[in-house]
Amino acid sequence: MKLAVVGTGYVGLVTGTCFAETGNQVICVDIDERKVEKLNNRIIPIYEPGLDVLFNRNVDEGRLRFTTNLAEGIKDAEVIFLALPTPPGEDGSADLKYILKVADDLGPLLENYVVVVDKSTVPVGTAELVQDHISRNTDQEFDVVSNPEFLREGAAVEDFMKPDRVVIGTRSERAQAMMNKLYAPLVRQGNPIIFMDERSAEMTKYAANAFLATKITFMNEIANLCELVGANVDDIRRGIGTDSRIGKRFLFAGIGYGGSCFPKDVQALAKTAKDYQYDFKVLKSVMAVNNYQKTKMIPMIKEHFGGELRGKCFAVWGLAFKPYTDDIREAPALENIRILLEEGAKVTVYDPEAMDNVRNVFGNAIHYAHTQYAALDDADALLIMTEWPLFRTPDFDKMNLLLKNKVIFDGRNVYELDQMREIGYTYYSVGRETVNAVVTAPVS
Ligand SMILES: NC(=O)c1ccc[n+]([C@@H]2O[C@H](COP(=O)([O-])OP(=O)(O)OC[C@H]3O[C@@H](n4cnc5c(N)ncnc54)[C@H](O)[C@@H]3O)[C@@H](O)[C@H]2O)c1
Ligand SMILES: O=c1ccn([C@@H]2O[C@H](COP(=O)(O)OP(=O)(O)O[C@H]3O[C@H](CO)[C@@H](O)[C@H](O)[C@H]3O)[C@@H](O)[C@H]2O)c(=O)[nH]1
Repeated sequence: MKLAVVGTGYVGLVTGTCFAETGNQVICVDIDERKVEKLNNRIIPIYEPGLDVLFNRNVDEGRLRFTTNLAEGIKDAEVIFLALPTPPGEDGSADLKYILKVADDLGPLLENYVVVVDKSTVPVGTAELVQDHISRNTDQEFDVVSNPEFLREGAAVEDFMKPDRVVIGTRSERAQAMMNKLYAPLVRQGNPIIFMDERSAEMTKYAANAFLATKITFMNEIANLCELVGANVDDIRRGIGTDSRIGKRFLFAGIGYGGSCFPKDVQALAKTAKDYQYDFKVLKSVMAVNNYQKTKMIPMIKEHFGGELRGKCFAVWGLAFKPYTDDIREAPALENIRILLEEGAKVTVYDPEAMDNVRNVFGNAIHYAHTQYAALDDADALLIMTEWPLFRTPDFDKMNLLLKNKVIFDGRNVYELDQMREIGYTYYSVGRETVNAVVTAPVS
């Protein structure tokens, strides 16, 4: 089939590349000229494992192309995907200006029947709005379908090529048949295409993200309680995760969820509830707990150093909001670094992928190490903010020579307590006892 994908961010790029991989002719459109120039020169602007191989193959074989010109991009397309940003507006609602601008531009360009697909995460009622905006400028027949995307950054190709399910919101049989044909190579037995109406599809996306954010937040609260009662949240995770009704995944306690989706989507769903005069209490708690959780280690750090951080040096391992991505949007590391700087501390950071993005945020206010070990040189403590595999089995002998004190604040529970006990580290983590705790006298 001939497809157009409008917006070449995370979702657009993965959607375009993966549909080219299944044999479709895909043209991706973006208004960002520099991005399109990079893509035309085979430079992929995001770090996503496995994407480069697919990208290069499909560009080589002529199935994947890029342009800044919407008219050129959508010419002869049978399906047009909108993979545009929906950032939070001032009141927390999803801002639809990018989607509706493209909807307005599309109308005069339509020459044949086409299916316009909302791939972005959009509030209930958006498909109707898009339908309305396009039809203001055309008499051409078209359908608008809601097809929310469930990919995770860092596992995006795998998630797209082998989806747990594909959700399609449409009441048009013609559009349904086209979407069926398009997704047929991707869905396997037991992983169905689920058809529903547009509003339900839009709501399904928010329900999924809000549920997962709630699951994590619930475990974070259990962790906080564990610290008070002297229990171990990792044991509790194993204890409850083996119950198939609960499931093993997304039960990892830590310094909160971040990224470009959970924070914004929980907020947007809460705003939708408010618009309909519904008091969604669970969501309000989830947002409040996550805000607290992100910087919950700061008081521990302050207490450890007798209340004074001025002049102290901290090494930070991990900056991305999670491993296998260079994305730092809403990453807990950023907020923690900001507070440490405000307190007068010095910060040296290391992340395998996200250093350039963080440099754009903090500039010369912090130091950037070339390796995880270089970050430790003369540091008073190590903070772990992202659980990159690289950090799981470090050379502790080497670390001992570099760190000023054997102290780790681990926001992602990367190490076993017994191991830390044995090698003599003072080790703070989330929802578990502090190992080899030292009491430091307050600074007078
Ligand atoms: N990032 C994810 O993991 C993920 C996963 C599932 C769903 N989503 C949702 O998908 C949507 C897109 O997310 P993203 O992370 O890919 O966004 P993004 O911000 O990374 O990329 C959006 C792209 O759209 C382009 N754009 C803006 N206006 C345009 C226009 N008029 N014409 C053409 N291009 C235009 C931008 O230049 C940018 O390249 C959002 O609604 C998001 O919530 C994201
Ligand atoms: O047990 C867990 C699992 C995740 N997280 C945190 O949760 C955040 C989000 O992680 P993840 O869901 O893996 O990343 P995203 O790429 O943001 O993906 C989410 O958001 C996307 C955009 O909507 C959806 O498509 C995906 O299905 C949904 O998982 C990260 O900060 C993780 O550190 C935890 O703290 N504990």
